[in-house]
Amino acid sequence: MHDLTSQPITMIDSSPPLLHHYGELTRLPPQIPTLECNDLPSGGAVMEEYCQLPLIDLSCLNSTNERERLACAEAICRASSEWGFFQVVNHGISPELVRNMRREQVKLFQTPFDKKATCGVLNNSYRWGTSTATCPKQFSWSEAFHIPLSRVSEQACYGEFSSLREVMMEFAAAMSKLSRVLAGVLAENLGHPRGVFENICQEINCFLRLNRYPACPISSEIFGLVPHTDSDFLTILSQDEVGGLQLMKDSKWVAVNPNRDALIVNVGDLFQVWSNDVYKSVEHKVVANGKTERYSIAYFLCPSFDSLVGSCMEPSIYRKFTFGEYRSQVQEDVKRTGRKIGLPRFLL
Ligand SMILES: C=C1C[C@]23C[C@@]1(O)CC[C@H]2[C@@]12CC[C@H](O)[C@@](C)(C(=O)O1)[C@H]2[C@@H]3C(=O)O
Ligand SMILES: O=C(O)CCC(=O)C(=O)O
Ligand SMILES: [Fe+2]
Repeated sequence: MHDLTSQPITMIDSSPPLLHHYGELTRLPPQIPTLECNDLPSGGAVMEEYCQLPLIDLSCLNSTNERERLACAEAICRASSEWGFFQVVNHGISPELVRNMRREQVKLFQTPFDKKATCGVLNNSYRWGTSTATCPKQFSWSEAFHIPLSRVSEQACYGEFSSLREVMMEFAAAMSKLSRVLAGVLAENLGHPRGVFENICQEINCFLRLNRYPACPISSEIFGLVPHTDSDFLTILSQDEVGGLQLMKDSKWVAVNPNRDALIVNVGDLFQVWSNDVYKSVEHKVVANGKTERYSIAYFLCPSFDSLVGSCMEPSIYRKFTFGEYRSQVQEDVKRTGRKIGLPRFLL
């Protein structure tokens, strides 16, 4: 990648070339022609409001008081229908474990770019930017390890990052447990057994996504992560104190203020299908930050690629499809159009 800057800058070699080489917004790397996009991914909604996402105290789920337990479950289900997002405190994941995971995440991303991109660590799960983008609005100013948890216990996956293995196993297990409790509450509300997702979503089919959003000095218009919905059942997100996550609510972008004690939960596309639109998979994005890098970790509750996904009630809004078919369709659409189309592709 040749130097895109018009003035020499100190090479910080842990960031991908584009994310620390920068010129005018229109000078994207050679492989990305700078075509203008007409349609903003989110239909041009630009308003931004600061309002508090529903904040739910999960200790109430274990209350000896039946009314308190029911009220907590009801708040989870209402937020999943009305917001598609909520925050949880007293979730059972220790601040120490979150701190240890963040420390390992920072260490991992500080590896020189060339090594991250070629060493194949963590199942060769390293990605950066958006190779299919044909204009700035389709580009994500971020890098990530999108780690399949199928081999999370295998030392060989960690290369020289041996200290990462134990922390990641503990963190993934804690996020897995929490995601299944929440999915169980949502399933039970629709008249299904609380344990239904134990069979649908085996731990080996789930993913942990480590995100890093380098400071972006070229424009406040650039996305850290483009507007999207998550291609899973449920996502649990741990974000640092920098902020930048926004979700769509009533055609307005709403910022999610960082809360060090909270984890963010959002419904994914597959839960919207399974619930026949009772629960909503809501568009969200990350705005880039001009001065400060940002880190987040997302746990994705997913079925196996050959799992058939369909509505749990009739008449079904969506046709049945496998998770593998869904992932392929998303990737094909992103390649062809620069954007994820997702569920509209699968309406009956
Ligand atoms: C949950 C996810 C869906 C996504 C990959 C990810 O793990 C996180 C980012 C999502 C995103 C956003 C932009 C694009 O629409 C997309 C195809 C991508 O490359 O990253 C989607 C991914 C997806 O839906 O597969
Ligand atoms: O980093 C964030 O706040 C959001 C990340 C996200 O949406 C994702 O990884 O799917
Ligand atoms: Fe997401």
